[in-house]
Amino acid sequence: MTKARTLYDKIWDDHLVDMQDDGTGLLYIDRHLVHEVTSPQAFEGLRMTGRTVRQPSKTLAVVDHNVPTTDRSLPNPDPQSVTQIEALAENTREFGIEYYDAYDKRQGVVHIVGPEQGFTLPGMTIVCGDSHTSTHGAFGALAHGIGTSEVEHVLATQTLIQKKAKNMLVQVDGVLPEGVTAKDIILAIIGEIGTAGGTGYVIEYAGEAIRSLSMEGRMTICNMSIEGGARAGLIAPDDTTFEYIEGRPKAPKGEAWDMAVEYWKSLHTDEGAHFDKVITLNAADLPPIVTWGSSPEDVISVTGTVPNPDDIPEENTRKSKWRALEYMDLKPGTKMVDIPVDRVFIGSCTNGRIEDFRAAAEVIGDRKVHDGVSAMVVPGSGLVKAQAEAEGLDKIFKDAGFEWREPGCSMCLAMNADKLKPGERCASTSNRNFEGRQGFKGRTHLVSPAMAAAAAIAGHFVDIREWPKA
Ligand SMILES: CC(C)[C@H](C(=O)O)[C@@H](O)C(=O)O
Ligand code: SF4
Repeated sequence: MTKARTLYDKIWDDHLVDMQDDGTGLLYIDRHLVHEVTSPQAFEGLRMTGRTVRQPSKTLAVVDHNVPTTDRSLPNPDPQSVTQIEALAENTREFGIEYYDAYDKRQGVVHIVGPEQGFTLPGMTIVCGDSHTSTHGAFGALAHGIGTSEVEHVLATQTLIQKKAKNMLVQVDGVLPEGVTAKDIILAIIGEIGTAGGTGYVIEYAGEAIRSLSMEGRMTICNMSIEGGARAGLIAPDDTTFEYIEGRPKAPKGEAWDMAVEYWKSLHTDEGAHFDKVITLNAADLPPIVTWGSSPEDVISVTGTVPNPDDIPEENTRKSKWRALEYMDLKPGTKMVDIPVDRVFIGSCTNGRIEDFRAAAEVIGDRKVHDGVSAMVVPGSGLVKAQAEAEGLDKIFKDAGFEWREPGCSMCLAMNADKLKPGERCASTSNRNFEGRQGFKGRTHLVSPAMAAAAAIAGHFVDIREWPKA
């Protein structure tokens, strides 16, 4: 009898080209995504050694991190960004790689673009010089971030040197309550395991609550696997996955489609397969979550209060959480719903997809952004933007007083002009809240799109479960 294998084991086995005695493997890479920040030195490395890109058709490049999100018919005000964008255009031209520039309708955050184009498919190995490549695991693909020297290695060889990780299962049973979303599930998981909890593991997410999620929600979950310490997250593909992929520009067609689906159906963990670590959660118990500190593990229910670090027995953790509170300018015992916000950011590869914008727009209805709050919506891609506009969501946002921007990473990491000012407090749908992430001395609270939209209207955090329907 063959050994029962996890989904991760299966994808690993299917891509293993070579295995050394010390456990170092060589994996074949099916898809390589490239953006402007982590690729320049990799291309330079190829150039210096006279090598070419081994399989240009398996590589797709897009500009996202530092593009301006304002009117792109105007000159880009940031010279460094201009240089980086020009380098990507030049590199992709020279090495024969498909490239979506800032004027291409398909341009957007790399992790939103890959799935949209059907470039991301189940069972594949997918890499990108970007930690949130874990997003693509939502399709049952083994997807993770790599460093710039590895980007060069993959460009040159279409393979990656890799040691096998351990298997972790995160089982989320039950049904999500109204107002609680995929974002709250993943924040709760990170709160439970901590930011180092997934270190050395590939996480497979399973259970009724995961199965019930749309592809958008599954991407939100897998996206933040990296914040839980894991390099990759996986969700077994099913009909929801196949429906999302069918008809996408780069998805297989006709007979190839049928064959692909047949193979994809085998991509699930076998009964009795071994997991090195198992975590279980019940979705029915989850509240809407807000982070209070400067780590994604600093989570609390919106109905809760800012925790008191003095309750933490371990000294270093206690000190670091006190420091986080100081940075965030918060006092223990403050009710989360009493915390006012200055800025709201709805976007990023975590929550910049159409479903996220529908949820936010529904919360807004015909209400207005609170006086003194500055709020923006940044579509994850040009296609998300077009879809939202076709549905009239942009109008809801603009009428309410939100800025409606061009696609890109934007204030998720503040590599362009979209930044918090020192001391500003932001309700953000992104994935990272460390010091300075959204701008020097900026303060970030991670939340779901519905919670961010409600905070924009109310001027402070609110329990979305009690939000009156528009
Ligand atoms: C710029 C890039 C390397 C980085 C990452 O790897 O994640 C960015 O996307 C981020 O979210 O911090
Ligand atoms: S949207 Fe944010 S997390 Fe995603 S790739 Fe861009 S900077 Fe990284």
